Amino acid sequence: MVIWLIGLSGAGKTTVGRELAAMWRTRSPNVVLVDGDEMRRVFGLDRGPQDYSLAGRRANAERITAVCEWLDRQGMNVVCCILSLFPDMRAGNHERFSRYGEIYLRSAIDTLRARDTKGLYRAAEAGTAAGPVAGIDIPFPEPTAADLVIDTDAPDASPVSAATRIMKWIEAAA
Ligand SMILES: Nc1ncnc2c1ncn2[C@@H]1O[C@H](COP(=O)(O)OS(=O)(=O)O)[C@@H](OP(=O)(O)O)[C@H]1O
Ligand SMILES: Nc1ncnc2c1ncn2[C@@H]1O[C@H](COP(=O)(O)OP(=O)(O)O)[C@@H](O)[C@H]1O
Repeated sequence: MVIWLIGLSGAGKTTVGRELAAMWRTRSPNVVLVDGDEMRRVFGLDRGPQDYSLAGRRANAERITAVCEWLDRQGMNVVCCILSLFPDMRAGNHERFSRYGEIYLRSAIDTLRARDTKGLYRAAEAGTAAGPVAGIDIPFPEPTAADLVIDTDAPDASPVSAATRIMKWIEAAA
């Protein structure tokens, strides 16, 4: 099974993804975490504006999708943390993977600006980001067919409660 954790930068994809992978590994040994941010480093696609153009992002998303497919074919369970700007790619995942779960980690842009763990939103405002920032300079088409929508800025939200909800969904879908 392949689970995509989708959301804007700072929504909690990496934080929740790590929790979920740790939780899932207590039930199944074959769990791999594929983080968009890390994959950019692995493929050397974190070097400049060309990597954050729309064409660069699509190429990056296609590579990450191919990695997920490759792992899925080998019987691995994949947690993929990906910003995911392209609705056509999300839709294709239903045919592409053996099983696909789409989880939207939603958070108001004001909360994300306040968190700004990577300084990306400050850089967008200052005009110093290495290319457009999703949610500010380019639109983020919200998922319309997510299996779960989790508000990570709700007063009672926590990474563990998000991972627990997703784990329950996985167990019900398996
Ligand atoms: N403009 C700009 N400048 C510098 N860095 C940026 C920029 N936009 C995105 N990022 C970083 O790219 C990460 C998102 O990569 P993804 O492969 O998940 O998605 S996408 O390609 O942006 O659609 C994203 O990681 P997350 O914060 O985990 O979402 C950022 O670290
Ligand atoms: N309910 C929550 N779920 C996930 N992250 C949260 C939550 N509340 C606060 N955070 C914080 O928000 C930040 C999310 O950053 P990160 O996981 O790197 O997001 P992303 O991978 O989507 O860019 C972390 O500093 C995390 O501690």
